Amino acid sequence: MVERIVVVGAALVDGGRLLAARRSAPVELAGRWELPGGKVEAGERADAALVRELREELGVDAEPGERVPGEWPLKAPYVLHVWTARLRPGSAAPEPLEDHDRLRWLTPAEIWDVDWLDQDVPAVRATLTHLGLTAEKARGA
Ligand SMILES: Nc1nc2c([nH]c(=O)n2[C@H]2C[C@H](O)[C@@H](COP(=O)(O)OP(=O)(O)OP(=O)(O)O)O2)c(=O)[nH]1
Repeated sequence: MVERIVVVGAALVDGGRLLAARRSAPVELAGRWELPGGKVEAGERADAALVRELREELGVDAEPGERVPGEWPLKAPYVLHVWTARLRPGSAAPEPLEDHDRLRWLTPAEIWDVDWLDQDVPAVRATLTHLGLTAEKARGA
């Protein structure tokens, strides 16, 4: 059986905006944007991994929501799952503490202004649909 490791990415939403994070490492991913998150450890629940990764990487206290339907292949053996998340009341504001050098809260109209990792594009698209965040909606259409 081929080993398969789930990476959980957070669709962290606040006020109708989605948080995007620019990777600072490794060199082949640096400068590209992703959903913050990381690998689910053996025996760990995906939602617990999400909360742990957001605390480590961004210094926030996040509440997981639901999984966005779908699964996106990354470099083998990794696959990306996306979960929605919110900041809990009293959480610190996110900061790029590790793995990232820049964060942006994107409105629906700004989503494609950043250079997402190629493999994240279909996941981001599905996430926007799931959240009902579309550029058309942002324009009030
Ligand atoms: N977190 C995250 N990783 C992604 C995304 N897209 C994508 O290709 N990846 C890749 C980058 C890494 O090769 C892998 C996840 O690694 P990571 O560095 O974020 O995970 P981690 O914190 O658990 O890593 P580690 O340093 O503990 O090994 O998945 C994404 O949207 N979010």
